[in-house]
Amino acid sequence: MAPGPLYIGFDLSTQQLKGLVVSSDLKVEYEAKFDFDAHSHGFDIKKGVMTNEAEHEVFAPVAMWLQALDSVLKTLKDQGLDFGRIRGISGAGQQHGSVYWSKDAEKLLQSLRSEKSLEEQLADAFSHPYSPNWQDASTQKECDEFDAYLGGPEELAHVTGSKAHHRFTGPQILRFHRKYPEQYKKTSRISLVSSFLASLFLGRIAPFDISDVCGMNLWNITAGSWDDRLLKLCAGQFGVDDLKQKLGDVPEDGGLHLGKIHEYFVERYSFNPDCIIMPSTGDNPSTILALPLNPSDAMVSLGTSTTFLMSTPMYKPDSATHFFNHPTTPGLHMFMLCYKNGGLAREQVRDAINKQVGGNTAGKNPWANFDKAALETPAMGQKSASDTMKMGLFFPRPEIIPNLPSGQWRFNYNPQDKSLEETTSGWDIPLDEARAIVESQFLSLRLRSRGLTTAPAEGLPPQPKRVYLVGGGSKNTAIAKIAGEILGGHDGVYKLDVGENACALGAAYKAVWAIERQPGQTFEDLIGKRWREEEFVEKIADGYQPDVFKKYGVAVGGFERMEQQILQQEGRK
Ligand SMILES: Nc1ncnc2c1ncn2[C@@H]1O[C@H](COP(=O)(O)OP(=O)(O)O)[C@@H](O)[C@H]1O
Ligand SMILES: O=C(CO)[C@@H](O)[C@H](O)COP(=O)(O)O
Repeated sequence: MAPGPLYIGFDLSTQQLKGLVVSSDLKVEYEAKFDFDAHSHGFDIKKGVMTNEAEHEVFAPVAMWLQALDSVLKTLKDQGLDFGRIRGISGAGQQHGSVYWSKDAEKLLQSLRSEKSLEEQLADAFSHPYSPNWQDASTQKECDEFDAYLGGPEELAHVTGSKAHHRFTGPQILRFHRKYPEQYKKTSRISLVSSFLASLFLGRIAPFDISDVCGMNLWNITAGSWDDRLLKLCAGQFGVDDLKQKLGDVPEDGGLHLGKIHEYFVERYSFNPDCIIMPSTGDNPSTILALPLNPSDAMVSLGTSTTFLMSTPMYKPDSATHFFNHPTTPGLHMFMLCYKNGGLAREQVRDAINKQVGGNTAGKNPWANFDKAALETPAMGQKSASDTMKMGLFFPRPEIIPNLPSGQWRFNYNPQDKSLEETTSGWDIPLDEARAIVESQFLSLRLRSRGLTTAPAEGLPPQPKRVYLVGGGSKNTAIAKIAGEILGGHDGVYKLDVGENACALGAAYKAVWAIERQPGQTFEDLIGKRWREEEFVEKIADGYQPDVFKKYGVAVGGFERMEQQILQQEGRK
């Protein structure tokens, strides 16, 4: 019997590019990864990005991603992947980042030759060599303008799914042409990281994806079109028509067949010339496609950022959260919370603990000491019920939720008289911080998602039915245990067997659906029918435990007050 078709999903995230290959029955056949810090050459990056502290800029060199793509494809070839079997490709990109193509871009993309690398041939395809990164915080002025333009942040959130955020592409484009007017004039098209990836495979500029376009503060979600008022603000002196031309159209179907793969890939890697390219989406929308997610379930992605994701028929935008179009299914939305201080903030505490207790020698799990400290510390650092609760915020980078500058704040909260004191009295630093930072991150999720969760059974408090952990941190069972204690999760806390590769997996599943769907068949239906629960997910921690869930419910009250106090102290309220 001839071997069946295969599908590739890519994940172009902050710290790496991953490629993952699945068969029609959703089995993972190959995986490859290019870690930007470890494997790229010629770029002065740290954790995948460059920074200009003076202007709060964070950006990534686009050429590094070209290097990464050729390298991942070569790795897959070396692993023995028969590219002739690949019928479809889809991808995912870190959200909001923009790529500025030069006037020569289309010509250079079309005329790619297989003897040379993408990096060598596309050096002149960009009017600006860098892509603003989602961690960038340089656009406060532009965000204020966006928030004010339609009458306030709530109104902007109502129209676009989110209030203005530093990283969102509209404010970024506005700042870009203010800072680099000449480069902007020389820009023929603007891509998101996701559509940039699809463009490479197509050999021409690909359109934006219907979900990822919601991360720009420019797309009117209910109208299903660009919002001309916001385009006018964003385009400034260069005018709406010019900006519309740079942005292009946005197809509604996330499974649309954009076209066949460019010859470059056929000749260099022996792809099947009939391989079809689908829109690439954002890394978070792609992550919710890694399983047939129920509206009652929640996903937490523990990557560089921490994100909390739900698939929901509701559209209830407000200025503290994000709503996006669902990447495959009209009528559904993705609800998201996004924190800048996720993995890297936890790593700082981990490193401080390793420095104090030692034992972080090569080959050992660098998280062992962190995990031990987190598990040995009682919930909220309360050794007895009469103790105060220890809580804090740990933000090495300026944070999105809540909107605070970088800093660390530690408090003791007395749940009896509800008093709150900023102090480190009674704290054993850094050991107590292992549990405190994880608790802080998950208490914030519980606080902000409570309006969307419902009771999973009669007599139970609202909570997700299941909590799925994905991303690099999902390997960590100490974090999983605390996640279950705080968020609940009636059925428990699960991780996908592909763990940190859920985003690339979701992209690969999208390609399977786009090629193999029957007319009108939804993503959930197709993937649901092929999904093998017992093989694909693993329960890694208990979810709802009444006593500790209640205790954290009390802590949420103190946590909310602590945030408000810090916001006031920092002049943010
Ligand atoms: N065992 C672990 N425990 C906790 N965090 C981990 C562990 N292993 C990896 N990580 C975290 O995973 C992060 C990378 O996650 P990943 O989802 O691959 O990143 P991204 O998609 O943002 O590039 C790292 O910053 C690291 O802190
Ligand atoms: O800005 C956001 C979402 O709004 C981030 O979640 C980025 O999409 C980057 O994600 P990771 O690299 O952490 O996966």
